[in-house]
Amino acid sequence: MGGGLALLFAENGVNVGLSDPSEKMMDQVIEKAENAGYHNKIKKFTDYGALTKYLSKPRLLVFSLPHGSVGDKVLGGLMPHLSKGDIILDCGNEHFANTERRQTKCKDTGIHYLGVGVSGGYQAARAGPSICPGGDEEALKMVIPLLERIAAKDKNGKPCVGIIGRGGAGHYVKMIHNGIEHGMMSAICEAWGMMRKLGMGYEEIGNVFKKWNDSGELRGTFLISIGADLSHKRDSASPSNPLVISQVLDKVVQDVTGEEGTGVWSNTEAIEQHVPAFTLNVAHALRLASAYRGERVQANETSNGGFPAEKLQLQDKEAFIEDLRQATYAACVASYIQGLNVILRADKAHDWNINYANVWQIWRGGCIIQADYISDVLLSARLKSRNREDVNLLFDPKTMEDVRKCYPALRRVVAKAVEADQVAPALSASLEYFKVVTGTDLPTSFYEAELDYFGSHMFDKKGEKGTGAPTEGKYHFEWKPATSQKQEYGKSKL
Ligand SMILES: NC(=O)C1=CN([C@@H]2O[C@H](COP(=O)(O)OP(=O)(O)OC[C@H]3O[C@@H](n4cnc5c(N)ncnc54)[C@H](OP(=O)(O)O)[C@@H]3O)[C@@H](O)[C@H]2O)C=CC1
Ligand SMILES: O=C(CO)[C@H](O)[C@H](O)COP(=O)(O)O
Repeated sequence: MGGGLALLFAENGVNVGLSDPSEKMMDQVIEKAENAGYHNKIKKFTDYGALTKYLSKPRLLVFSLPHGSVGDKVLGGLMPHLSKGDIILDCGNEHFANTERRQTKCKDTGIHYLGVGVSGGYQAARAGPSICPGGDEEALKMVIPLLERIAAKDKNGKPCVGIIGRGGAGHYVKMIHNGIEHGMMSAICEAWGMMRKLGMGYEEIGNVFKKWNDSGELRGTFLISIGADLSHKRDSASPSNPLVISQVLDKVVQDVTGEEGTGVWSNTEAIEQHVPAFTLNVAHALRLASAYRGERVQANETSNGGFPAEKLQLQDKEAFIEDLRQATYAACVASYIQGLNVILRADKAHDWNINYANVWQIWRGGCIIQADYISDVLLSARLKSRNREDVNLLFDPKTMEDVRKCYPALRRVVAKAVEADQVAPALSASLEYFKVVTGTDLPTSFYEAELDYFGSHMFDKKGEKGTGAPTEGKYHFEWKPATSQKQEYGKSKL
């Protein structure tokens, strides 16, 4: 990522001082810059003193580092060489609490530390990413013109960058972007898995994804478009020239290795903010289960072969593929709703003053969750208003009209998945999500009664006004009076 960003800045006329523990890596980046004609635009530095002397003041420093202690170490090493007015853009996927801690550390020195989420993968780092900056407004205003130059552009040519909010808001919104990404990826891979069990070939599925990406509610969805593309890629270095996808093992590990943090943090945050995020939680659980392949093999053997998916028996394959498309769309919408609701709660809790119009703009192009229909038709009207009350798409008539339209297809797909032991956690969770969050007669009446029975946790009564808020109920019923140990067990047992 860092190398791509360095080349992108150089391409935009910026003189770049590069610093990395590996000189070889720096030499490679410089060679690429030279080959691209950006002569002497990138210079390498092996110590921070020389680097900071090279940079003109106020200095602009861009971090592209692994999350956690590395950022602290690099910041600590740089700080003695920096001065008031210098600006640091932390372009990694850092935890927002680390960002805010570093902002506090820098505050008295006049150095600005900005949390700048960057999305679109390493290709976008080179070609122009979606950029999600947060922090001190004065410093943000200084860097926005440069960021606008390097950012991805939406289809109207407008840069996919904008001030997100105070403190760690930029990194927070990027973290939730990744949570939404995981919900969408889970639904898409589940649909892919079902098409495989329909007996479809990899390239045939790629062609279906291409159609989905070309028109309808999944049009312009980056993750679908790369799915279409990757389905046709062959490894020409291998003698049998196989499709690469046919060789990829079913293992997603970066939550477990800690290589990336956003999968864990986005789910932790959904729980911390008390937001029901069925799709995101379950998508994460699928990643976790997939990571431990060895344990899955062991459990498979222990259970005499596990519960492998059967071939899907269908009357009408084309109709089922259309159901899959609608179900995938519904799960993508569920992911967006859940993610936005986490952001909304956190925004209120931290008072970040998030600019939702800018959140909309940065998700319009260049990022992994880019989904043109969702952006143009669902998010546009709601987020552009910048009104917090509009952010919850469960209250948006157009979103809910779409959900209602796709719900039967989602239900048919989940029912088929259950029938044939297909893996469909995010699709199933999305079905449950819509059922539950719009439900007005949940079985939690019984749950609440049991809680009151054993814990005197109180309940509200049906038919009373003013019971919509998540506040403790007013009633306790003495379901079973507490009795002494003697009364409970009888003398003989004591
Ligand atoms: N990969 C992606 O698609 C995306 C990644 N990101 C985020 O961008 C950041 C970078 O990602 P990525 O490029 O994939 O990760 P890499 O691990 O490839 O790059 C991290 C860089 O940090 C350097 N580094 C490690 N430790 C130190 C240290 N102590 N001091 C100075 N530099 C150090 C590494 O140096 P070296 O290895 O040379 O020793 C390497 O150049 C991460 O926060 C990631 O979450 C964001 C969006 C997309
Ligand atoms: O931030 C990203 C995209 O938005 C990076 O690609 C990141 O490496 C994805 O990893 P994870 O699936 O663990 O979030």
